[in-house]
Amino acid sequence: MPKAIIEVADAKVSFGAVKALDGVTLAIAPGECVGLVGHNGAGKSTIVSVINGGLAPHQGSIASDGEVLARYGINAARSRGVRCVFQELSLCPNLTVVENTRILHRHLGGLGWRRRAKQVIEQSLDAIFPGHDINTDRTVGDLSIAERQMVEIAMAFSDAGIAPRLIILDEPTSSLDASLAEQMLAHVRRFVASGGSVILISHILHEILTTASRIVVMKDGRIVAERPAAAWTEHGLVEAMGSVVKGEAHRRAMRDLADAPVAIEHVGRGTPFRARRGEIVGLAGLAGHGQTEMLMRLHAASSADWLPRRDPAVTFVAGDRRLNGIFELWSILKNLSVAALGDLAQHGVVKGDAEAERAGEWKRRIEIRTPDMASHILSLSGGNQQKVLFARALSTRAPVVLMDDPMRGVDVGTKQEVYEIIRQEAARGRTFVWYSTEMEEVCLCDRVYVFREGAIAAELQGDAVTEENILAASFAGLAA
Ligand SMILES: Nc1ncnc2c1ncn2[C@@H]1O[C@H](COP(=O)(O)OP(=O)(O)OP(=O)(O)O)[C@@H](O)[C@H]1O
Repeated sequence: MPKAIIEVADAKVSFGAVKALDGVTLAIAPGECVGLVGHNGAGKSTIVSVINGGLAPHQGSIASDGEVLARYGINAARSRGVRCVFQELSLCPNLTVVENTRILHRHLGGLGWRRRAKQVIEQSLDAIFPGHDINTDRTVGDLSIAERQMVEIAMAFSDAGIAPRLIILDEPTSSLDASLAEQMLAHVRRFVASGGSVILISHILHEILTTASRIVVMKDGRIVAERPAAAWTEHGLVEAMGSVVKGEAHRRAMRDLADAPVAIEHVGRGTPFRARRGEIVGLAGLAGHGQTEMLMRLHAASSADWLPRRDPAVTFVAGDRRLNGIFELWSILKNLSVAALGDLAQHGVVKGDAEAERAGEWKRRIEIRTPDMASHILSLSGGNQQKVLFARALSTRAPVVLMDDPMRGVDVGTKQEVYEIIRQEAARGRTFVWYSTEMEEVCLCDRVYVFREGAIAAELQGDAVTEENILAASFAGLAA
């Protein structure tokens, strides 16, 4: 049996009253891909931080290649070939891709470093995402979230001296469309087949089932199950995570909304966009082909600014939560209520009990996991932050909800709750415009616009909303 690259034994980590890790033991051997799954707040990112050397456990030990390490930190992890792609992307936004590469690989310095760094990152991008068109001289802040995610992944796999041995991917495909995600997963399989190791965290269970060799399930800071991937089914994983399996998640209610009044529209180049009252309209296609821009245009056309109003015409759920979703210095409560202050105020003063009551309702409804809504928003796990953004939008009275891939990082159980809420709200007449990179979500929509090169390439409805039709329209612009 080869020695584990990293072995964490009985790790405990607490944040105040929250036991983020409650005695976790996990070893990763060379040549295996460990799938790590669990509900939002189960402790996945925390164990990743321990393995990556970013967080010292309050109790427990860490060993590498059979040697127990008295001191372990980010530098020790890096020198042992441990790399991590974080859920919250970590590149410097004001630097170019090449400059960011130079920061990661410190010894690339000296005369000609730009050329060397460019070669390193482009080689890795070409290997993982053949056919990509990312210009590595561009500033990272100007890239789309999908492109940034691709660069982060390529950076982790890049080799410039210290070869990567263990790569931790924390929800690496959350912003990638199906074809980019498949390219990345194929690369993971190749890397593992050549002796590398990967920890793959994802809420998209079929990715884990088709890529991991072993799957570990976490719940409330503990490992509750661990088996070879072949011994798991999607149903079994959901149950082990503590969620109820609901069969109707994939069902799309067939509704005829042709006579409903138009709630929001945009007429521009190509097919006009139109969404009717009570309709759930999906925006699909390859990532970065104009879906987010369409949402922004729809928002701008209905609201002159982004200020909260008592009767807003539209509300928006941001997908890039760190960039334009959460207020990082505010509490969970303030982040949730900010869009509906008009409803919660009397004579210009926000009523604290009404605000707390509404927040409490949403905390229960979509299970925002925190002991106290007055805690800082950054004390929440990524998926729980995303739930707050969703609750913020839905708690307004806006008749139109624009959603920019809003389920990034949300766990399976909560997604099912959210799908049900969307269906109920739509039945009451609310309109949803939903950009999603997940096929399962696109299939929940009444009607779907497929985007290609900034414009609508096809419109699909009813049984025509299939993965094959969406892919055909995404690549060739074929109308179904
Ligand atoms: N800096 C912090 N301060 C306070 N609590 C924290 C902090 N970081 C994490 N926690 C808490 O620790 C627990 C575990 O969080 P962690 O981010 O590891 O969950 P996760 O399994 O990665 O969830 P997700 O699927 O949403 O990413 C959560 O309850 C979270 O609220």
